[in-house]
Amino acid sequence: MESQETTTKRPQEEVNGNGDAINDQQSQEPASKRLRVEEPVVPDVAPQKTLRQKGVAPIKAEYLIVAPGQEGKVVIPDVVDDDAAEGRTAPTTQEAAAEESSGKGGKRKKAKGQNKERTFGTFSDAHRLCNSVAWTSEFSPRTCKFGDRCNGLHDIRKYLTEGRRKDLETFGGKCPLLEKFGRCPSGWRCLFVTSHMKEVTREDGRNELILLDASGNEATSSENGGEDGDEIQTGVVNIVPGNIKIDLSRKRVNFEKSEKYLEWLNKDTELTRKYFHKQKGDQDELVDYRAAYIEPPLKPSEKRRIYFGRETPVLAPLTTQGNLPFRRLCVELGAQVTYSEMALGLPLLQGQKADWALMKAHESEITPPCFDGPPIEGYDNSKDLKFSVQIAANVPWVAVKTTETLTRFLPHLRLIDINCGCPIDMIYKSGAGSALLDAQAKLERMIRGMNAVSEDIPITAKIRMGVRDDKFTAQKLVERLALGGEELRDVLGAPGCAAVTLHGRTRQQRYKSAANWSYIAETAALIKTFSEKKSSLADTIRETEERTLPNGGRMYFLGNGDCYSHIDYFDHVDNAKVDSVMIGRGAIIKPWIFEEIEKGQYLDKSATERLQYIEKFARYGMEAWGSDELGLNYTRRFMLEFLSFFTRYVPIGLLEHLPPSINERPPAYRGRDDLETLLASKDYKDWIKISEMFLGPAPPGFKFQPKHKSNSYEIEAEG
Ligand SMILES: Cc1cc2nc3c(=O)[nH]c(=O)nc-3n(C[C@H](O)[C@H](O)[C@H](O)COP(=O)(O)O)c2cc1C
Repeated sequence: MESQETTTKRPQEEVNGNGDAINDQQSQEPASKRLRVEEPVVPDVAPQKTLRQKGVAPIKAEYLIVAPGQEGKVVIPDVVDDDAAEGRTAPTTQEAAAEESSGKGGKRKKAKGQNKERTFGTFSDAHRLCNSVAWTSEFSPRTCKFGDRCNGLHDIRKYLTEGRRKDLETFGGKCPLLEKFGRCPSGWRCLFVTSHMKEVTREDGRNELILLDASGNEATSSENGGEDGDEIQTGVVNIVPGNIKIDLSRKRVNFEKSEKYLEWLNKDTELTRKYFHKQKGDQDELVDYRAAYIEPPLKPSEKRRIYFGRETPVLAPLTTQGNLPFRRLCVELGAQVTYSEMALGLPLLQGQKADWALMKAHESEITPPCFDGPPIEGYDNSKDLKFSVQIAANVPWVAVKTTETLTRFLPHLRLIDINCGCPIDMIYKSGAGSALLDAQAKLERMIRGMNAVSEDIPITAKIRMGVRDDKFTAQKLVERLALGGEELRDVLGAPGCAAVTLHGRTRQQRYKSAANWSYIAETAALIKTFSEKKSSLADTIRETEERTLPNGGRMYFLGNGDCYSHIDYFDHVDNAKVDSVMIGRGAIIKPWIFEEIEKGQYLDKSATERLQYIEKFARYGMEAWGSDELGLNYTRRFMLEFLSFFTRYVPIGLLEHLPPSINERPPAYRGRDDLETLLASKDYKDWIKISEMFLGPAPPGFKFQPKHKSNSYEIEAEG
């Protein structure tokens, strides 16, 4: 079944006329229905004779920038290192969130993880304003917890003149959060505070500075926000209260279910070892495992049914890039399923704020995904939601306990996905991520255990083709995930994996060559054969409990890798026969890929439209992280990470041939206007300029270095 071929056949190439022609192919029917058989659209423009060169984006001659003396040559640009981009590096959204919820501007955590040297400078106020006065009128501070020992400023006037930089002029000087929420959660620290404050004269003749709400009335301090940064996030769900994180950190949370299950699992693992992996010298009599087998103390509860189909394009889990504001933008543009950034199990169990912050979702992510199909027995679309979380764990106890904790404390989860693809050394060497591809029996135990404690939340896995380029192991693994290990399947039944996503690359391969869609297609075909195996097994399984199997026993299968247009998407659904496609880098480079899929057509977005997405990111970033110095510069930092991919987009109107490919790099080119040229810049200083259009001047000392610096194959990646 294994194949070394690199791709399924790409759809026929089109000669590209202009974007308008492409945009005009409107239809009333949803693309998911309309495009069952994809006919490439050939605009009626005479083809131009330019040969397509492998790896090079075919830019129309009139947009190429040709250096003197280089006429007729195509200069191939540097390789972009996506492996480095994918690396879990500090600082991440986790760090941002940790600082934010620590009352803003408190002690900064030491950089952890890879790429520690990537610093961004510091950007807190010159003088820290004490939380006791941060959201109150001048004369009504709250009691300061630290009393005389407090080293924060308590004098609002002094803070406004000396403690911080002056207000921003972007957004017309009006606070975007006030406009959105009717009040500003950042209080006096807001960098647009002059738009929601005034000085009033009290009856006793004293002048007091007060904060205002959107109607111009005095905002009460409870309206304004609180000391726990979490409280102030409007439109955000899955906020876990501080006291629970403290209980976790002090080991005061009981994991009754997990412990019962793990006790059984240890005994069962020992039993399995004895009877199935008998070592030389083992004296025990070989008794039938079946005879010795004891039922686990917990049976999985009935799972909420999920659905993946051609109308549900999926946004991949993306460390750093897949932050809440970005996911929100993608949902707005048509992403039907979203994943949190990968969170590590152990820090979640230790109550670490940074990892719990990754579990937050925007309210738009808890709406049901699209569902066009005929009714599916047991699937209730109105109870379904878009947001899923992804965890990494290296041993069953971490996976099981993490699942129990998430199930207990997070009210809005579509499913819990276990990362079995992360290739970064730190994760791999600990036995998590892609190391699980070579520890399949352990992974099966993890998934069974997770299922036992996850109540109605389905469990899924994201895998790669294998660890090494010369040994693809994914097909063996999907069989195990669908039916259970061969030796146990007739006793235990299926492990209950509700869906598998296969990234068509190996750990060793990283992003060096194209994703292997032939292998993905073969795997999809293989999975189809499992249902027959299942029904023949049904007679032999001790207790066939359909009830306990997710989706009535159906395991959904998603393909992943290099999807860059609706053409790729529908090609994979129709020809590789995957249920849906997960999109990673394609969504960061052009988040409107989801809109293209929905409409079933190319969308030649103008530079102005693309800039509007950046503006939205600025607004969503401030809503998530605040409009104060810290929040603004987190927004800037993640905007720059976003821009490091976004500027890789080559407008399709500039291309000689379609479909565009994510693996093609453009030679130097100019855009159709100055803004388009700016949005194609590879220079991070230009990205900072773009950020300044919305977030004002970057603070002195602000630094940014993209993770995927050209040619730096420091190769650290996560999926
Ligand atoms: C910046 C970046 C961060 C990623 N983070 C994760 C992650 O946290 N978890 C995961 O399973 N995969 C992660 N991946 C892998 C993607 O989910 C996806 O599998 C991979 O990029 C291939 O899809 P694509 O070709 O559409 O980008 C990451 C990839 C990138 C580029």
